[in-house]
Amino acid sequence: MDVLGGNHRHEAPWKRMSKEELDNQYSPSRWVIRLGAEEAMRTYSQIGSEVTKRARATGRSLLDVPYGEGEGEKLDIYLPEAVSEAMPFLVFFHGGYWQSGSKDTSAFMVSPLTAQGVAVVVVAYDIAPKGTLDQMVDQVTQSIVFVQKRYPGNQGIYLCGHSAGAQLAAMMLLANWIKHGVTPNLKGFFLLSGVYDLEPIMHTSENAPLLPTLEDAQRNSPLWQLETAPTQPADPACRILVTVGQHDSPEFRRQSREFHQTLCRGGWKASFAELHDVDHFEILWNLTQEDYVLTQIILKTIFQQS
Ligand SMILES: N[C@@H](CC(=O)c1ccccc1NC=O)C(=O)O
Repeated sequence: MDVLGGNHRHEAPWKRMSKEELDNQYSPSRWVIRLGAEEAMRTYSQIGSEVTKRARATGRSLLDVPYGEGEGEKLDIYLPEAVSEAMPFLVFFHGGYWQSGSKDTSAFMVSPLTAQGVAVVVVAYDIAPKGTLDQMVDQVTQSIVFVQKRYPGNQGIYLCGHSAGAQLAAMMLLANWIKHGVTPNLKGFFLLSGVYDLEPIMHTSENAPLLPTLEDAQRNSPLWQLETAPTQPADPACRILVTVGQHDSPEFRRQSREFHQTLCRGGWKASFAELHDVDHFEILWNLTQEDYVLTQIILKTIFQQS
């Protein structure tokens, strides 16, 4: 089959990797260059809780707002100083390999975005073992429906996800909104260091229980889904930015590049950026800074369109 047919999946480089090598490629903390793996994970939760504490203490926020019936179906809304009906919204989905992380340590981009008039929503979802991947995708869908219904005059809803959260955000390219009675005003996706094909993860030790069958992996792989059953954007102007760190593992970088190519082939307005000299975690930490290149790209994308 030709390159457009997507048959390149059969030659995917991960299929030739040993289990050890796959474990390595899919453990982002092992690729951090400025810290040891354990220190990187400690720093990750430390920075996350500090920025979240600060965001809650300094700005206006609505915390633990239920978006569904479930105990874990809560979100935090961080509002800009000038609240209006017509604010743009950025909805963030944290990472942690669907097994860790929390909205309570994930308010990374709140300060620079709310300062510019963007409302930021940080969503909690039921991580494993409580939640399955299908349930997480469903919860993320519900959270977006909730934001649209609560703020029907919004100037656009932008989804942002990191790592596992980027997979969840990307799954929204395939959502069936009709079923939910409302089509959210989705104007853009910011996907950071994501995993879009979950099949290789099935073969890694820490993640195998998440994906019991190949069907589970494929159903939850936006890359696989878009290659087998392409969808069209409801709004043709909807932008998708696929970004990955220069120091992310080769597999993570390959996944982002391939997902970007698949999006382009499917007619989506997608762009790709490998961000200079950042690892899997710094890409997110840097979003606390207003002058960081990715923060600026996000703000520019949001304000070019509203
Ligand atoms: N055990 C993983 C942890 C991990 O992947 C991770 C941790 C925090 C936030 C995002 C992560 N990766 C993807 O969701 C590692 O070794 O890096």
